[in-house]
Amino acid sequence: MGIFKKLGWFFKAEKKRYIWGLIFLLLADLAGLIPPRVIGILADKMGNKQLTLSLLAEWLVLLAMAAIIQYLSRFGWRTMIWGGAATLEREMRSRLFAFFLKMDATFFQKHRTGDLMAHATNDLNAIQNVAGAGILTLADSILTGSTTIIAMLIFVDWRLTLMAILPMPLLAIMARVLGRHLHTAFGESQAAFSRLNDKTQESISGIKVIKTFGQEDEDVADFDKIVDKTITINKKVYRIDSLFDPAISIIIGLTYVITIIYGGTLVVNQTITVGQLISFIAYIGALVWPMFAIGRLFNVIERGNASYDRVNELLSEKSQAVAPKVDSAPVVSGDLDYQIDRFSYPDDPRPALQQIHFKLRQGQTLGLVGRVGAGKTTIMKLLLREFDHYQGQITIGGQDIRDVPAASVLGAIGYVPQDNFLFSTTVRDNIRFAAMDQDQDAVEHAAAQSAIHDDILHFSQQYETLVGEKGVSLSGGQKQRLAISRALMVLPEILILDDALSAVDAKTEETILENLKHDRQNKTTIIAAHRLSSVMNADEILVIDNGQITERGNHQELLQRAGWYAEMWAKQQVESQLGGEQHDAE
Ligand SMILES: Nc1ncnc2c1ncn2[C@@H]1O[C@H](COP(=O)(O)OP(=O)(O)OP(=O)(O)O)[C@@H](O)[C@H]1O
Repeated sequence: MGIFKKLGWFFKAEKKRYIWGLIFLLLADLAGLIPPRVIGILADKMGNKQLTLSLLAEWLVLLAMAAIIQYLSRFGWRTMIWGGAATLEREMRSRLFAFFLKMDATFFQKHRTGDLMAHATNDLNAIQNVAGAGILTLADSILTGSTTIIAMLIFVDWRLTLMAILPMPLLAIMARVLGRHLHTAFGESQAAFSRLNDKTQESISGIKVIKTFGQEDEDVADFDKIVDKTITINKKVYRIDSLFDPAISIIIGLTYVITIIYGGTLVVNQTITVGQLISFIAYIGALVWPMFAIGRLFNVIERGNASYDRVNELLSEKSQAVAPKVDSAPVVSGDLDYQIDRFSYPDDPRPALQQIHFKLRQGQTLGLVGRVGAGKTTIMKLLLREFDHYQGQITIGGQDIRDVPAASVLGAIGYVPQDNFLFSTTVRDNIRFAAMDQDQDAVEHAAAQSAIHDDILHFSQQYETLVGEKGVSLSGGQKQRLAISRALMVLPEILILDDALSAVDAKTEETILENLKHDRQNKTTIIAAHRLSSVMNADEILVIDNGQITERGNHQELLQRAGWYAEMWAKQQVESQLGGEQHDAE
């Protein structure tokens, strides 16, 4: 029953709705007491040959009224209680979604997508069920149970009633013992569902890779293993759950046996009439549902309880982002001073960055080059506030970026990541994703700057063309250029291109860089690239290796240094000439 306490905040807020729900429920239950009594009275009247047509009509009117009251009050409680469940669902869903969007990179590194989706679907459904079916079965079993017992006491006989309810404490004992086991089993079951969800999500996302490498059978086998495990855990839940219903049937059976033996004796002794015994047996019939409801109730509340604990555990996780000292949203602009002594990823104590120190005056361009896995993206991640825990500091315009809200820092940055994500909407809305108020001219300007405008004009519905899962598939280069337009739309103080030109040809790359230079005077740009021509015009170029700066300077200085940069430059020049010659020969 702990879940009702845990959801106390909700029931308190929705007090009125639930009080009305319970009043309607009580009315329905009271109206439900009338028919058994009427049947008993009519049986006695028939036995005594006192039943006349007008008397029968009077009792039938009473039965009809009871039916109407039941109909209306059932409508009332359904609206109130199911409405309450929907309100809780909405509240919990918004809370969880807002929480997901608030969390930082560390959180998403720790929790996998499928697991988070399971929390947002299965767990929330289970919690919502507590506020609907849970409350209903609890209240209904208590109300129907107690009103029926009171009716038995008043209309029939107190001794018979006491004897008949004698087996009922067994139900409470059993519910207590099994409830404890159910809680643990449900926790395991929900966690197993998370793993299953995770596997499904990963396989569907990675379907192209699975098929290309012909790994379908292996993946199906992997999936089957997880399904088998989940089924084994769920079977345990069903086993515990199945112990309830047969036990309830036994208790009900015992009640009937006692009633027939003891009630029969009371009729023979003329303590009660036959009609009273008939009413009593009908009342026991009315008790069957509340007793089974208690079995259901334990299922609903223990499932909800386990899910509530899982969701709460998630919600109690704190973002690792440093709390800002400035509450308002300050303008973030000016020179960039990047002074990182050391940074390690949360799950890896080895340093990912060491002694990365550089200054970039507003309007300058920085180039980051180096082998794969050297640390170029990591340098950008710190600027993007993905991780706040490092030795050293990064300032923009003299202000430590951790002192201001992350949203202010990110508002000043236009970021084009290595892997682009396009939303399932139009080309236009993908471009103006972060600047929805911008008009068509601004969208077309950003598209022209990133050399994608002409491609878009060739799409079937131009800027209205749908992209993403349901729309056209764009080439890698088109996706990259669309992502650059999206970043340019926000007119960022700092533009970060993380290997964002890798899939476009050298000539298009040159056009885009030329456009940026012309359009972004006084605005800072950081370009990470493998193709050195992308950074050759940068004010400063850093060569990164193993998380450290190994060479630095402008293009000419680095060529003179005759290190990694000069070597790579010479190699790439030869490759591009060979590529050009091959192209000419074709
Ligand atoms: N989230 C993470 N957790 C732990 N280690 C990470 C994480 N992201 C990257 N790394 C590690 O940090 C190192 C630097 O990675 P990073 O992505 O910064 O390299 P990069 O220079 O951008 O490479 P590329 O040119 O391939 O994009 C790598 O060894 C990588 O394995």
